[in-house]
Formats: sequence, structure tokens, C-alpha cells
Amino acid sequence: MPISVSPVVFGPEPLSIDSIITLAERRVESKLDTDPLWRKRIDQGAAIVDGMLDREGQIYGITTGYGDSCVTAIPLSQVETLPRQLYTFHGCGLGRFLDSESARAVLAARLQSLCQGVSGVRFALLDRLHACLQEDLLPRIPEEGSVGASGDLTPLSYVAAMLCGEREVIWQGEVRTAAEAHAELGWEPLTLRPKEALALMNGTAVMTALACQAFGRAEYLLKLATRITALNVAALRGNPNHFEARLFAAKPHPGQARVAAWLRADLDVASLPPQQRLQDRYSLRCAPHVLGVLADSLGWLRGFIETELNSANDNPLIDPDAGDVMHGGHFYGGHIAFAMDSLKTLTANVADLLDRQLALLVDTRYNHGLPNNLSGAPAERAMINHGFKAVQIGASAWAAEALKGTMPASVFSRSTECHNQDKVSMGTIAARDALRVLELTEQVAAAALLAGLQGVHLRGDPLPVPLAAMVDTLREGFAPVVEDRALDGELRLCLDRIRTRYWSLYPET
Ligand SMILES: N[C@@H](Cc1ccc(O)cc1)C(=O)O
Repeated sequence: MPISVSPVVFGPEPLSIDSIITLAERRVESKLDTDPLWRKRIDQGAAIVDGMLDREGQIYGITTGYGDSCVTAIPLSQVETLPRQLYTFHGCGLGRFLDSESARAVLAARLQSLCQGVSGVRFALLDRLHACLQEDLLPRIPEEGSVGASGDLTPLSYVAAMLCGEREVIWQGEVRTAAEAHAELGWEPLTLRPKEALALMNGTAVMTALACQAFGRAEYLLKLATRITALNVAALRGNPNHFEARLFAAKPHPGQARVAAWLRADLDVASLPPQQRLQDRYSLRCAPHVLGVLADSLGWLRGFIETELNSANDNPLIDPDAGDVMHGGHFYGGHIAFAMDSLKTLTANVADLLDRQLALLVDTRYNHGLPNNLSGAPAERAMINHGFKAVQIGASAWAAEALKGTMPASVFSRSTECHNQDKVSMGTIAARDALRVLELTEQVAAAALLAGLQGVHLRGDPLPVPLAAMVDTLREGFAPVVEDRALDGELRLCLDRIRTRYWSLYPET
């Protein structure tokens, strides 16, 4: 994957999903906006909080307890100690730890939210968060324990604790204590100001970061599934006229039409041998309709995710111009929850589609003359060879697990925290589910891609240029299966290539 040249700038201007992905993959530099007015405005918010404290004003979470405990007044003498209490009692996350890419995405998403300038934190806090990204000092964040409204309080407490030199980090590829890492960097750990722990934790940065990653994977998967479909149409001698432009002008969902256009470009009708059936089975004929739903959803998914990414999503918010406090509920991650629940369903449908195509390929009743299980063994060894039989069974298992993962998380709101958080989004669970469904679907895609490759090899027809070029890139690492062999290593290599977006697919769009 190429390194981007222009750095990502954290500041008042919006960032794209792609910026977060490239940052998480360490393929781009970043910097904080240098505009002195913007920097001044950030500090102005923090000064307003301090000024209110001096005047002994009531501000939720600063001079009161948290959540349901907002009715408990905090004496001014204890206000300074409250932030540490907040991240400390939220140090109860469980489950697996987010990997380094996700942890970077979380830091980036939180930083971008605080850059909106209405969270009442010092510029020094933004600076330190950004320095963590630059030095690749990453919090070790347990995935589980967020209800997604009050944002991601518990997982984000690990960001707050790290900045204060507490808990564990990933530092130079190893698990270390935050205190050790700070000492080696020569950094003084931060002591958070009264609003700062809340500003760091009371938001949607974990779910939004995971949503950015899921979106990027889904975008690539869409193109890959289209290319695999084209290979399978060629392998099965399917009917490319199903993708005619006139047909798609008659039902003009733009994303669906784009998938059909990609298929047309891959399956140059003039160069293909005659088809076997007037109408192919639906997993081929309706591929633009299945993939098109994902294609047409990417626009609104991007809108939901990028609006959340570039929003102030904590509470309370500080208006640095008017100099007052606004109490609200922007930590509620409903948009990300719905986007990720939807993406799960969209993605699992791709798994199902490719699994069905693979089922056609291996079955001599439907594969129009290809050998049983796509085995390339010569006649005298054919009876003991089983080719792609187990790979197809595996793909059915992965597809089933992906489909099972589509249960919406957002409908499982629980009233929690003494009924203060009595309606919550579960967006973080939805985003984690989406990533799991994507992982399973990528596995199905790897199986379908290798099977499609074997299919066109066994068919032996000349291929249209784009497919021939793809097959060329696949020859290295994925030799035709003649005698049975364990294919797990090749499947893993293929998965790795999918994850790193190895093939440049339909780049002009
Ligand atoms: N999200 C709550 C704050 C909160 C913080 C920590 C908690 O444990 C509970 C609630 C609010 O802004 O209203």
C-alpha cells in the first residue's frame, strides 16, 4: 500500500474516513493545524471552564458527580481530583484488546472530536494526544464494556489513563506500563483538568474508529466480490448479457448500475464463448442487485460515519464564544449503531452470494462441464482427489457464521446506570460485529477467489483482458490444484492480500 504524501491535519476542517484508515495503518504523517486563532479558541474553552470554577458555577461532571450522581455536589476542594476518579472507576473493561491499528484509529477519532473546540480542554491535551499518535504510543484498550451512549466511557478510560501515565500501553511493539513509556520518552504524564477526563471519555470515538475501519474494508470487499463474480461467470460460461447497460438504465440504482458496469468491463461480451443457459442462476444473474445494495449504501454510510467523526460528541459542551455551558446527549452513538448494524447485513449478503457461486462451481450438476469439486487431477487419480470440496464446506461455515452475526445490536438497549442511561445505542457492539462479519466474509471471498481461479484454469477459455491480468497476478502464490493439497496457507496469503488491498480494482471510479 502506498505512503500518502500530504499529512492529515487535525483541526477545525473535517477529516475523511480514509484519513483515519491511512493513519491507523501508519501510511501517512499527521500534524495539528497551526492556525493561531483556532489554537487560541481551544484554550478559550478551557479558560471558560476554569473561570466558571472560580465563580463557583454549577457544571455537570465538574462540580457534580457523574451520570445519575449529577445531583451530588462536589466541593471545590475536591474538583481537581474528580477526573482521576472517573477514569479509575471505569477501568473495568474486559474481552480482547483492540489491535494497534484500531487503537491508533481511536486516538485519531477522539482527537478530531476534541478539535471541534467545544469540549473545554486545553490545547496541551490535544498536543499530547497527537504526540502519542506520532510516537505510536498506544493505549491497551479492552474491547468490551461500552453500551455506546455515554459514548465509550469504559474503553476510552484507557486513553485517559495512558495520558496520565497509568495502565498498560503498546509501545515499540511490546506491552509495557504507561509509566515506563513516559519515562523513556522523557514526558511528564498529564494531570487532567476538571473537564478533561469527561471530554476524553464521554464520546463515541471507539465505535467511530471501528466504523471507519469497517467502512474501508467493505468498500474494497465490494470491488473484490464484483471481480470474483466476473471470474465465476467466466469459469461457469455464464451469460454476460445479464449485465447489459440497457437493463440497468431501466432500474437505475446508481451503485447497482456501477457494479453492472464493472462486470461488463470485466466480461467483454465479444470475446467470450457462447453461454450455457439463457438465464443463469440468481447468484450470477442478480449479482449486481445483491452487491448493488452495498454499493448504494456506501454513500449514506460514509455520511453517517464522517459526520460523527467530525463532531463534538461529549457532554457538556462549552461554547467558547458565548462563554456558557450546554448540557446535552451527543455521546449517543445511534447513527454509528444503525450504520454498523446495516453494514453487517449488507456484508453477510456478500458472503452468502459468493458461497452460492462457489456451490455452483464445485457441483457437476451446475458447473457446465468442470470436474467434480474443481479437482485438476488426471483421470487415473480423479477418484481419490477431492479438490475444493473442503474449501467449499469451509466457505459455507464462514458464510453461516457471518449471517448469524447480523443480529442487530442497536435493538438491545438496556436501561443502565440507575436508569440515567435508560436508552443506549450499543453502537460499539454493532461496530465490533461488523468487523467480525467482514472478517468472515473476506474468508469466503478468499475461498471463492481461489476457486474461481481454479475454475477459469480448468475451463481453459481465453479470458477478457481485465480478468487475464487479475489471473496473472494470482499465478504467483496460487498454483492450480492438480493433486490434493492443504490450502490453508494459500487461503491465509489470499486473506492477507485482501486486507492490504493488494489488487488495484476498478481504480478509475
Ligand atoms: N455520559 C454521562 C456522564 C457519565 C459519566 C460516567 C458515568 O459512569 C456515567 C455517566 C452524561 O454526560 O450525562
